[in-house]
Amino acid sequence: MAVTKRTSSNVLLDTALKNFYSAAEEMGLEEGLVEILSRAERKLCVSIPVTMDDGTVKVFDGYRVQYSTALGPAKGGLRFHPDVTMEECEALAGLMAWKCSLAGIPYGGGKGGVACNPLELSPAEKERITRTFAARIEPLVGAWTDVPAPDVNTGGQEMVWLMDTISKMRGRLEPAIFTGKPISLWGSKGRTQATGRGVATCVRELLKAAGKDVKGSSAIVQGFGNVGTYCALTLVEMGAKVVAISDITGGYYCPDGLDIQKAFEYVTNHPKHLLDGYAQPGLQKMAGEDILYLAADVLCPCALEGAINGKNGAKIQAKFIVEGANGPITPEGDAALPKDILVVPDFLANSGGVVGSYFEWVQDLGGFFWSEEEYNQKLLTLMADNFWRVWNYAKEHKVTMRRAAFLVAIKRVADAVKMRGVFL
Ligand SMILES: NC(=O)C1=CN([C@@H]2O[C@H](COP(=O)(O)OP(=O)(O)OC[C@H]3O[C@@H](n4cnc5c(N)ncnc54)[C@H](O)[C@@H]3O)[C@@H](O)[C@H]2O)C=CC1
Ligand SMILES: O=C(O)CCC(=O)C(=O)O
Repeated sequence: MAVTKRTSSNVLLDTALKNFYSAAEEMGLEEGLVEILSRAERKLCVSIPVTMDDGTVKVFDGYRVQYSTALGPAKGGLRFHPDVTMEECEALAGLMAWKCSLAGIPYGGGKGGVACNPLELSPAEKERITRTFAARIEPLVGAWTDVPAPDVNTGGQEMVWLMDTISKMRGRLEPAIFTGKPISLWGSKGRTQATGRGVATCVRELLKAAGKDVKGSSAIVQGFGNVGTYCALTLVEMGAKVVAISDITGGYYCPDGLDIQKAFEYVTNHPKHLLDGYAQPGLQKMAGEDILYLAADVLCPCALEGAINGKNGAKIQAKFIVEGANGPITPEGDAALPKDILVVPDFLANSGGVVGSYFEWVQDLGGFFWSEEEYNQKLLTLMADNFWRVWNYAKEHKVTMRRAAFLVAIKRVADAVKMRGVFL
């Protein structure tokens, strides 16, 4: 009996499924496992009624998907964005399953979010949405069942509201259910910076693998939020020149190198954490998309999915792409890229975030906290080791790094499913 392949009108889910099926075929994965691993284990859709500041009631849609728990509790972020759908969450939850597997940490994959526009919400409205969402997904979350974390438009404050609501509902403190919390409330030193630092570490190792030095190289960073800012700051610390950055307000280009520390301070103090109005000598403002097509050694797409696609892939001039965002290149984009471009795939490059979350969870469970030096040393060693594991596998099997990462990751999850006998 041949497998009936799932498809989706959601680009991200369709991409995730295509990548999974073609890797599964290449590794000769047995049909039963293909069927199991091409579906999420559990999908929860909730409605979130909220009284807005003007007294009206609005109902938002929220989601939490547990794609796989074969290797451990479901793990992955919560996104607040108008485009959040069940399909998007399923795709991102699947990616989390492969990410945790590839990183060698004891987690499955999950993802969730709320379809809302945080730019249009007051802090009080955001708090009410977050707390009601927490109450509605309460049956799923737990330190040994499902451990959410920040993603697009969520951060430490949202994690505290979530933790506090669940703790009140259960009548006991539940710090290990959410990661990405502030340091003062059971968070970990280093977690905020972890994803971006990990992306920059992959840039450094990739350049090393190609016989080049990160020092003196030039980089473009798309998206100037959590991942993009710390990626850019770390690249500068490593001696690279960041020539262009962008966010939803547009592109900011300076051929001699941007003052990333200054731009970081600007967005930190901006009421909506945006680059709008940022200025420095030699700065050229341009359309956000156009920074993708500038000449530079490395391009780090750290915004949203689908940034590089069949329509614009051929225009990329950078020689190396390190994917900070989840799914920034569609399969059509991959095919359209100039042939000599090397790509480090998302679920390797941005795994510093979930590895950092794992360290936070370990500290919360033990109630004993590490120094930032210890955290970074463990994180960056693991990131570099994982980079080389995938690089060497790709060379040995003559495949792209994306395909190599899928083959390694799927095998670990499939072996766990087989050993646990989940499909009796
Ligand atoms: N925060 C984390 O620890 C992790 C995040 N990721 C992924 O990284 C990506 C970014 O996440 P965060 O930095 O956490 O989100 P964020 O909300 O902190 O920042 C997103 C940034 O992208 C910008 N942006 C959105 N659309 C854009 C566009 N069309 N062009 C240019 N900029 C645009 C926003 O203005 C903002 O600066 C997402 O794909 C997320 O899933 C992956 C691993 C971990
Ligand atoms: O820190 C985590 O648990 C997950 C972060 C995340 O959502 C991701 O890696 O895409």
